[in-house]
Amino acid sequence: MTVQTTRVVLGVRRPPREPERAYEARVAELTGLCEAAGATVCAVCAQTRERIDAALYLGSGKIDEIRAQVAAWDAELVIFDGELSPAQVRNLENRLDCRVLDRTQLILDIFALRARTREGRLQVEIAQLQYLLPRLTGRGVEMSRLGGGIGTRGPGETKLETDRRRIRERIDKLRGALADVRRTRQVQRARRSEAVPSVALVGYTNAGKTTLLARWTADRGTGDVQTGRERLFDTLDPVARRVRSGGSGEFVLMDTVGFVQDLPHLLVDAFRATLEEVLAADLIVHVVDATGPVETRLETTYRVLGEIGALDKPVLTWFNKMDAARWQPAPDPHAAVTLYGSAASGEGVSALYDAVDRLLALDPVEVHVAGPLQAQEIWREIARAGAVTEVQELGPGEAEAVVRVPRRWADRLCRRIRAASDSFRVTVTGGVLR
Ligand SMILES: Nc1nc2c(ncn2[C@@H]2O[C@H](COP(=O)(O)OP(=O)(O)OP(=O)(O)O)[C@@H](O)[C@H]2O)c(=O)[nH]1
Ligand SMILES: [Mg+2]
Repeated sequence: MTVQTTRVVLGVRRPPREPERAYEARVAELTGLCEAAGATVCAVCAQTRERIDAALYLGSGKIDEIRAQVAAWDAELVIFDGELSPAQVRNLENRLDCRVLDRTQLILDIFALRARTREGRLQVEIAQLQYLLPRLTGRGVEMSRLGGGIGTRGPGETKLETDRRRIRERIDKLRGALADVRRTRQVQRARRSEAVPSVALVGYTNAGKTTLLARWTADRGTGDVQTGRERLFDTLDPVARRVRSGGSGEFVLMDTVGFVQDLPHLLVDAFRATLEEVLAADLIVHVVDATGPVETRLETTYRVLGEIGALDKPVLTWFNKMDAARWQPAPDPHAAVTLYGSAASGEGVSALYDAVDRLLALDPVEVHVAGPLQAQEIWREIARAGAVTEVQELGPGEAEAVVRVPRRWADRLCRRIRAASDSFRVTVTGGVLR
């Protein structure tokens, strides 16, 4: 992937009573978003003001300052932390003599760059077109002057030059294609969930979800997964991996797209399918960067989970990056279990694996079975269910065996044995209660 480095000046409005820490987190996030899109932030121009200026977003004097910064750094782009109206973009581009983007366009651009699956690409294109549609009047034709680089990926210039009707038709067509892709995906998901439970890794962007998934699969799974690049939004489409539990069961571990504060509504809609995976999960592992502003991020995650109707799922909160954290955050009150560690160093991960096994009822229990040897079909079923650890002859034609199975499946095994024959005796021991 070729990433162009674009020089950027940021324009930020500070509401008068915004705490210093919240402001800093906002600028850090915007800077991270720029980096994720392959841009470098040269200067940040902030202005404290109550209201947004109808014509220029910020005050006229501040815009002059931004213009000076653009000249000083030879910047190619000015990005405003907010949503700009089409008129504001027009006025600002005239005043600054430079391309202007808002936060939504920046995020759309990153999504366009990262989308890997067909579904992801369709979603991004729909969101981009929806964003463009109301902005195409008047200055629409001038869109063609936007050269390569950030803010121009996705629907190509030729598409931008078409009229609104053709864009609407295109959106309809994309929606149809997306519906097809989703149907197929639901079938696949239903097939998968019959057999194995699933866990969704969710959390704020850059928390370390993909790094954790990579470690988990290296320790307990098969297959590979990309990670380790310092980019926000590195994961746009859910990635699912099969992982073994410490018992003899397995489950599906899913990566998801990271949340951001104030994700533009257009994007929440467009990326619902990646979050739909969360709805199919038996357990949510909430990954939180322990070095960041923990409280606001917990809030963001639970708000988004609420929006998609996933708040009833059991949650395990994993405070990540403890290798770099200066203190240990308090346990998450929403979570069934809170654990601390580092996906990068591996500290604490085995406690995490064990806790997930327990919450999924995949921790091993021992099923003791005694019955007639001649019931071969039943003994074969027992052998298939798990690892047989002890076999012993009880008397003539009778045997006893111990089989280790995930707790989740123990009940079903017992029921099947009892239903098949009443000369079998079955008891379950071991397992850790939740
Ligand atoms: N110090 C430290 N850094 C970590 C740890 N885990 C992940 N990182 C780093 O944090 C950055 C983000 O990690 P990712 O795994 O890509 O984060 P993510 O949650 O998947 O991010 P999105 O896909 O954007 O939502 C990378 O640079 C990782 O190397 C950790 O335990 N400690
Ligand atoms: Mg990721």
